[in-house]
Amino acid sequence: MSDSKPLTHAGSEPEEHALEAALRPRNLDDFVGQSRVRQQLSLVLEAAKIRERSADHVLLSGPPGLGKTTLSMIIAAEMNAPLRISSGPAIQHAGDLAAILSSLTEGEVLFLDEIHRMSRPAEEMLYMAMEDFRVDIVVGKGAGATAIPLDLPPFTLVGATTRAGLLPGPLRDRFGFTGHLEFYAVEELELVLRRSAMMLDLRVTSAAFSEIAGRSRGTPRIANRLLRRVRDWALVHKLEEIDAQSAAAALDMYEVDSRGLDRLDRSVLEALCLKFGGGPVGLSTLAIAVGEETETVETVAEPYLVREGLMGRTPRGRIAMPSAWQHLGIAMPKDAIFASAQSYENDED
Ligand SMILES: Nc1ncnc2c1ncn2[C@@H]1O[C@H](COP(=O)(O)OP(=O)(O)OP(=O)(O)O)[C@@H](O)[C@H]1O
Ligand SMILES: [Mg+2]
Repeated sequence: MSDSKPLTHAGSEPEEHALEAALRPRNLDDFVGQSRVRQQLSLVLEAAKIRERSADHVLLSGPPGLGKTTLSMIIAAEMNAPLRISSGPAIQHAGDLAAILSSLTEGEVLFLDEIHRMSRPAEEMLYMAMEDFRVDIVVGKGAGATAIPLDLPPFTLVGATTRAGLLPGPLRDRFGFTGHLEFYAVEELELVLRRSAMMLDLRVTSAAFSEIAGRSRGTPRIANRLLRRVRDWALVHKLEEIDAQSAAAALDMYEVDSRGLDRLDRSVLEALCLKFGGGPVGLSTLAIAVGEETETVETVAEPYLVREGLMGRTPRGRIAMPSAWQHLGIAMPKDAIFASAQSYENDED
C-alpha cells in the first residue's frame, strides 16, 4: 500500500452505503474467511454447473454484517444467473410472493433476506415452490375462489436469517445446503481491511490494520466502517499514513473499546453487572434495561458477548462471566452468580 496517494488528496466522496456496496467482494475467491462455508458452497455450485441445473436452495444464517447478502450476490454471479432481491418483511401476503415467483426466469437466484419474518401463508406457498417448483394462485374470494396451479421455472432460493432458530422445521428442511457464518478471526479481518484500504487508496501500516481488526467485533461490515472513521481522522489530522497509534486514537474517540465492544455491547454488559448483579436475568428484562428491542440485543449484542466469553446463557437467564467484571474494571461482588454458582451450564436455545 506504500505507493498510493497521501490521504489528504481531494476527491468526490461517495455516500457511505455506496462505499459499502463498492467494497463487497464479487466472487468466492475474493470472499475472505468462512473457509468451510466457502468450500461447501463452492462444491454445491460446481456440481450444479456440471449438471447444468440451477443450484440447490441455500440458507445462510449468522449475525449481521458477516456477509450473507454478499454471498447471495456471489452465488448469482458464480452461476451466471440474474439475481432478484426481496425480504421477509416485504412479503406480507401470499400474493406478494406469488407475484415474485411467477415472474422468475429459468435459473434465476431469488434472495430472501430476513426470511424468518415472512408471513405464514407466504411461507406455506414457498414450501411448495421450493420443493415442486409450483404455486397455486388463488383467484376470487370466498366460496367461489379457485386455485390455479402454475408451474415455475427451476430457480435457486437463497434465504438469509440472523435467527436460524426461528425458522420452522419444514422450511429449514427444504434447503439443500445451510451455511452458518461465524465471526471472523482478527487475521481474516486484517485481510478484509487490506483489500478495502487498497480500494479506498489509503496508506495504512500493518500494525494499524491489526489495531482496527482487533476492534471490529469479528465483523467485516464493522471493520470497513471503522476504517472509514479512521480515514476521516487521518484526513482531518493531515496524516499521510495511518499508524497504529492514530488508529487507536480515532477509535477511542468513537467509543469502540480495545475489545471491539461498542456502546450497545457495553451498556448490555453494564446493565447485567451493575443493575442485575451479574444475573441471571431474562433477555427481555435486559433489553428493557438498555432501552432496546429484545431482538436487537439477541441478534446483535449477545452473540458477540457470548463468543468473547463475557456473557453466559443459562436456563435461568443471562449471566455475566468473570471476564465481564474484569473488562468493565469493577470488582465482582461476592454474591454474583458466577462467584456462588456450583456449575454453569451453557444453554443453546
Ligand atoms: N468475507 C468477506 N470478505 C470481505 N468483505 C466482506 C466479507 N463479508 C462481508 N464483507 C463486507 O461486509 C459488508 C457487509 O456484508 P453483508 O451486507 O453481506 O452482511 P449481511 O450478513 O448481509 O448483514 P445483514 O444481516 O445486516 O444483512 C459488505 O459490504 C462487504 O463489503
Ligand atoms: Mg444483508
